Amino acid sequence: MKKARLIYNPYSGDRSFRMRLDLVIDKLQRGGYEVIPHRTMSVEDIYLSISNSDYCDCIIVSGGDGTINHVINAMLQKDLDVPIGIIPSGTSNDFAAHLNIPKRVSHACDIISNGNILEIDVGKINERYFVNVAAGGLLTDVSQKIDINLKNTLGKMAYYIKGIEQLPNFRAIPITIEHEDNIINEMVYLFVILNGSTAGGFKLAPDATAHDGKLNLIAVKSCNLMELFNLFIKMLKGEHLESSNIIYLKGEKFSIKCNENIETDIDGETGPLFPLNVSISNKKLKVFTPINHI
Ligand SMILES: Nc1ncnc2c1ncn2[C@@H]1O[C@H](COP(=O)(O)OP(=O)(O)OP(=O)(O)O)[C@@H](O)[C@H]1O
Repeated sequence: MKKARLIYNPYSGDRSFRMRLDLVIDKLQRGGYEVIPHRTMSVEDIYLSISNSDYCDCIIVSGGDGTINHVINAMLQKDLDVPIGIIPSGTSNDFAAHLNIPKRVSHACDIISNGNILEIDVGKINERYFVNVAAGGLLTDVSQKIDINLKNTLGKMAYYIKGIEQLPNFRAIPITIEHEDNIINEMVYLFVILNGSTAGGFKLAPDATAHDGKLNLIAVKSCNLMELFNLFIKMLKGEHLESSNIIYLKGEKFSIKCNENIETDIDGETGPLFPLNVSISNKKLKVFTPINHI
């Protein structure tokens, strides 16, 4: 039997994964896997678990984007080159949604058992990897600042409430983006660099795929409230990228500088400080995905 390390974060999403553990083991065993579970007690535990998984044929992660982020960082640090299965059990699960991996636990297990593998790209920002998004500025650190109990109870709604709470303090930040031979100096409210297509449930880069060897940089320029509101409406319709208040760049490398002490975010976790050197590694990871993925 093939061996599968199952790493699960008991605090992801509404904390209900533990109630489904028996179902998961049953489904995966029937799919040909001996399951070796690891309930993480902390983020450090994720790194420890991967260090002890050399003998495994695949890594299965149950959690949201933050947990997936630590698992892939640990795997890439250790050069552990085995496929990853995802059982989405976080709050937003943007990356799993991008890969069409269903939230329903039994269906997610079927995808792992079916064994269809997609090679996906991974973003790198300074020394850390990200699978879905790296970001900075207004609203981008909502998931870091949120109270874990509120998130467990209210789910995605907690992100929106925290976001509205932050609005009175919003201001533009001066950034310099270097991309290919261009240098852009601009005041922006926020920037996101996407490998996937969605962040916080919003489809920000509708055409992005995580296996095209490209990252998508989207920044919202400083503008008045009316323009910002119109931009939000356009975003809901997927038409925001054409707006003159948006910087939209597609590429393999970006460098971003900012003289202010602004926090950054990668996959919902605390990111590195400026300056940021962002790049993409094409087809760096193998992930079990549905046949009709993206
Ligand atoms: N026992 C634990 N093991 C791992 N991470 C933990 C643990 N307890 C709390 N955490 C925190 O959980 C966060 C990751 O949560 P995760 O992203 O999996 O779920 P989520 O935030 O509910 O979902 P999403 O990111 O999709 O919105 C990390 O920031 C980490 O600090």
